[in-house]
Amino acid sequence: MYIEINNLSKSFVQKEGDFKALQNISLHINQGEFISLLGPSGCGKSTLLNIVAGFEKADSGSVSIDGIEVTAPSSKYVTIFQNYGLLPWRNVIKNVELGLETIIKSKLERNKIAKKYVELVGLEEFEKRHPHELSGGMQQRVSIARALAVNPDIIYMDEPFGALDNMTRYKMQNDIYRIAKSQQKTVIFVTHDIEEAVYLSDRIVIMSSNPGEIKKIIKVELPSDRDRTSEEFVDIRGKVFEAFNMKIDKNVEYMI
Ligand SMILES: Nc1ncnc2c1ncn2[C@@H]1O[C@H](COP(=O)(O)OP(=O)(O)OP(=O)(O)O)[C@@H](O)[C@H]1O
Repeated sequence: MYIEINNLSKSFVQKEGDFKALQNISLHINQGEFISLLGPSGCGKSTLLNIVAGFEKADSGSVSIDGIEVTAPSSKYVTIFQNYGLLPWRNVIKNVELGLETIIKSKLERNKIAKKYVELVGLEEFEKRHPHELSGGMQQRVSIARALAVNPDIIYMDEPFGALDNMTRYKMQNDIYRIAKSQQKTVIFVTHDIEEAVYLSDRIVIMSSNPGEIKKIIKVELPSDRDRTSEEFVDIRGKVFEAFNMKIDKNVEYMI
């Protein structure tokens, strides 16, 4: 097993007393798997991701990756934050080169790698632009290119598309799905969007809150060319709704 999360618990001290953000979370993830953490606000999705990424410490339990216990963030795994974190004074290429500066000495080599990833996210025509000259979706693509350029084994994403409009969001979901699968990345993706989780995931981990626990794990056995309007897709979406005890009428026309 690649990522092993064993019996994690975490409480926070709040005004009203101790708050159990996570309770007995165990989850085993295979290499190359796309896992979504799905659940209502406050169920501990970000806390879990932050512990797995090494940004936060659990009260009890453990996380190991490839047999090695996680005690701090590692440059092998990259987090793409929701805010794009681009440097405004750098153009697209220079932003993508950022993470490479500590690991690759040759300027030429850095530039070559950055160009490859800018192309991968479809921004080759915009490589000389600065962040303020780009749309939100384009900025997010730059931050994805920057994260991928260092060739991480695992990608952690915490609601990366939350701020985007629907159409841009769909486009970004297509992009990240294609990239993750073609490069066999292991991804842990936090979202509260049911459809997004179905579209992207191999498995959806459904969490409930207070205390934050794993309620159910749903396997998404859909082909790699996923169609949001297909019967199979709608079926799995229905299963997820069911897990949240929300009914859905399968015959409702699908609209955007
Ligand atoms: N540093 C902290 N101090 C106190 N309480 C915290 C802290 N961090 C998180 N919490 C609490 O722990 C719970 C889980 O928070 P978390 O951010 O992990 O939830 P989430 O599922 O990611 O929510 P959202 O979808 O709104 O981002 C929340 O009730 C939150 O208020």
